[in-house]
Amino acid sequence: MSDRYMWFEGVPFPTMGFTPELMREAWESFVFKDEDVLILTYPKSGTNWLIEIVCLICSKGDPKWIQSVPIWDRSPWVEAEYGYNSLKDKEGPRLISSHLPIQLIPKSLSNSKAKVIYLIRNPRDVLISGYFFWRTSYFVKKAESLKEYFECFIKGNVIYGSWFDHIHGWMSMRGKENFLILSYEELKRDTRSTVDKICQFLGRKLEPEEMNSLLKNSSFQVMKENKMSNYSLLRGQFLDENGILLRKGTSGDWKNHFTVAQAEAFDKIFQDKMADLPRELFPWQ
Ligand SMILES: Nc1ncnc2c1ncn2[C@@H]1O[C@H](COP(=O)(O)O)[C@@H](OP(=O)(O)O)[C@H]1O
Ligand SMILES: CCc1ccc(OS(=O)(=O)O)cc1
Repeated sequence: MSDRYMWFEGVPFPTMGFTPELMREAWESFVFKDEDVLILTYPKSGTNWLIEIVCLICSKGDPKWIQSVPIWDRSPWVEAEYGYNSLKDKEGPRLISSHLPIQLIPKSLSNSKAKVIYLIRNPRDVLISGYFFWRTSYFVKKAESLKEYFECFIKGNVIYGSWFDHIHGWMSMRGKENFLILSYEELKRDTRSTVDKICQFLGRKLEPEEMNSLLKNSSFQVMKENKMSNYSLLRGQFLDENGILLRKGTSGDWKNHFTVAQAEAFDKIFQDKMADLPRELFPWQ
């Protein structure tokens, strides 16, 4: 599967919308501002759900913004050509998204007070979500089978590289006051409390009716029907007609797809690679 990537500094990226020249420019020259909010994830961890929630926090639960502006314009991807160009001269506080591993994030982040939210998800569910999603995309070579994709994922031979390296890299930021770590699993289990946590981190307060509107408008079903958020506008250009961002929206779907041997192999790899990090960071384990 590795013949259809754009490689930058040893990490594979999609072939459409990314160039080494622009990635280098973003890495070296993009300036984070203290008032920016950066939404960081490894792909397929619930990125767009978190973006929707943060947008609704900013609009105090009013859905007008999320219903009228595509999600990639509300929180552009700093590493992608389109996102970088729309962000670099943007005035005021910005919402910024990225899937970059820590070593490739624009260097100015380390000197800024920008608030960073890092969302993690059970890598088994990340793997399954990616397997189904990338099959419908035009910018990543399709895996022939789940078996092939499983092998690529554990080797880090997928876009944005190894999940294990991504987590290790960003976890070095834990404890910093401008760095909030959340999990897809806690967001799913208790959305309201997790949104409260995000509000507190961002220094925002929502009235009860604003919170209720946020919860309704960022729910799986409502987001799935919002064409500004469900990626249906990307069909034809980046995704084929089967391209679905909001596929299942559950925790544990991997159990419906992994063989017993794959589950055992994954457990072993996880134990080997993540043993140095506290278990509490991984609420699904
Ligand atoms: N409002 C929501 N509630 C729950 N899950 C959501 C969601 N919006 C998106 N997701 C899930 O997040 C995953 C996509 O992540 P990303 O935004 O990082 O690409 C998909 O997982 P599944 O493929 O397991 O359904 C998708 O269904
Ligand atoms: C521009 C980089 C990018 C954007 C969105 C992607 O899909 S997802 O958010 O992971 O579903 C992938 C890469």
